[in-house]
Amino acid sequence: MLNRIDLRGSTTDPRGLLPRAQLDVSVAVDKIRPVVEAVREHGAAAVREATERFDGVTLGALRVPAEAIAASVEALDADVRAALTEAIARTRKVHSDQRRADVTTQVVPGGTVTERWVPVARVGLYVPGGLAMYPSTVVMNVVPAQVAGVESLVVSSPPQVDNGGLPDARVLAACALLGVDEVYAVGGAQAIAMLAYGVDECAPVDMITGPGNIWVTAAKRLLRGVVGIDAEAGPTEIAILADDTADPVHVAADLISQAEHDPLAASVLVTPSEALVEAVERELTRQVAATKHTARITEALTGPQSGAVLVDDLAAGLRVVDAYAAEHLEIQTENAREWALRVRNAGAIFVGAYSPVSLGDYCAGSNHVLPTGGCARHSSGLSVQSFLRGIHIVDYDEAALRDVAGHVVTLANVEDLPAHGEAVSVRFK
Ligand SMILES: NC(=O)c1ccc[n+]([C@@H]2O[C@H](COP(=O)([O-])OP(=O)(O)OC[C@H]3O[C@@H](n4cnc5c(N)ncnc54)[C@H](O)[C@@H]3O)[C@@H](O)[C@H]2O)c1
Ligand SMILES: N[C@H](CO)Cc1c[nH]c[nH+]1
Ligand SMILES: [Zn+2]
Repeated sequence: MLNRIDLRGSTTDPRGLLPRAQLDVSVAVDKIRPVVEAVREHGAAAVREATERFDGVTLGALRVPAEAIAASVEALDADVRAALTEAIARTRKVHSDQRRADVTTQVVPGGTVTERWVPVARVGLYVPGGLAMYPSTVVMNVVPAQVAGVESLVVSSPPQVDNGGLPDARVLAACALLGVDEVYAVGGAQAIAMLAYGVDECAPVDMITGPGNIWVTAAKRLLRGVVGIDAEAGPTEIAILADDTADPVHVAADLISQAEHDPLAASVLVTPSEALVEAVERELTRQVAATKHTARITEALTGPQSGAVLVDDLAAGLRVVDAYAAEHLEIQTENAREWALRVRNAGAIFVGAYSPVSLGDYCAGSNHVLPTGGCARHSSGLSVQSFLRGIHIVDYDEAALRDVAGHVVTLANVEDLPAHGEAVSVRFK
């Protein structure tokens, strides 16, 4: 089922040899550009037109009425409510510990620099809702934003035909449990454009976070700069670094679990063990046939973005997973914790037999909005820090400025910017 890539004996950089999707974000950007431009020019009318085209829904008001949000939480099953409440509590516990303190450095007597962490004022949180519904993603977006102290939070999520053109009822209920009351029934690239530019019915935001499919991710890439954007969190990826000690039943189940998100999802096994690959293949055939979303899982597992990569040993496997920079990396090896600590590039790492990605998707306390497409080489998953800006406050008194004035003037002259130097020396004439 999985494509085989045999890197045994290879000494070249593995980056170009690894499985990757054919439809990449840069191609999708060209396709959604007209949608984004139409929203910028025509506002809510263009949002409605795109929603009709891509979601098959004729929208009335873009904003979800408060009564609909309240009714969704009333109608929530008790077990779903309990699970969401637990997920919120664990996520809040972990994220509360991430809040950075302001730091003041006494550079010289009379001269300080303070780094003050200030939350972004208004944030748009995207919650996907195409092939699957994501109340858990409400939790993963909203909790860190709240812990950071963001004052104005907006959720946007695709309208659902079977919920009368509103977002999924469990998504609305999660918003209610977290006290979010500004929710829009808009998905896809048009939602990202609406949040970035603002339309009559929705004021623009300063920053957009949250995962989505390739169209959502492309719109985020296009609008970066118009608005702040977290990492690109597109179609899901799992890589598993495993050796002979891994249980093929677990490995197959975990590869399938993330393939379930999207036909473009990527599942990659990296191992020195040919026997493990064979055993995992047998398990994939058995488990895929028995699960619910067989068609899209099969498409994801057999696509060019998925595969089994054979390596000489775990050290070579480590180089491969670092080059791949997966959104999720599981380590199912002997001494898994030690290998995990040697990884440089991954959105999140799941250690050993009892930390599957599904735990992190819902209830580990960690965040599940994570960088994809190799962005884990330079970006982190969503956290409290994502919503904060460190502003430097420079506070020198007269003596401290006088003391360093000569150096400032020298550097200003070196850069042929004498007016910079004047702005200091004028104070001491
Ligand atoms: N990386 C992460 O942190 C993370 C977390 C959760 C989910 N995900 C990913 O989020 C994605 C969710 O995807 P989804 O489809 O279920 O929901 P989605 O909300 O991301 O996408 C649905 C929207 O796509 C738009 N759309 C559909 N077809 C289109 C087309 N041909 N052209 C332009 N726009 C189109 C529609 O307007 C629709 O509202 C999956 O890929 C999943 O793997 C990633
Ligand atoms: N695995 C997804 C991140 O790529 C998150 C998620 C939400 N629900 C289930 N899974
Ligand atoms: Zn998942």
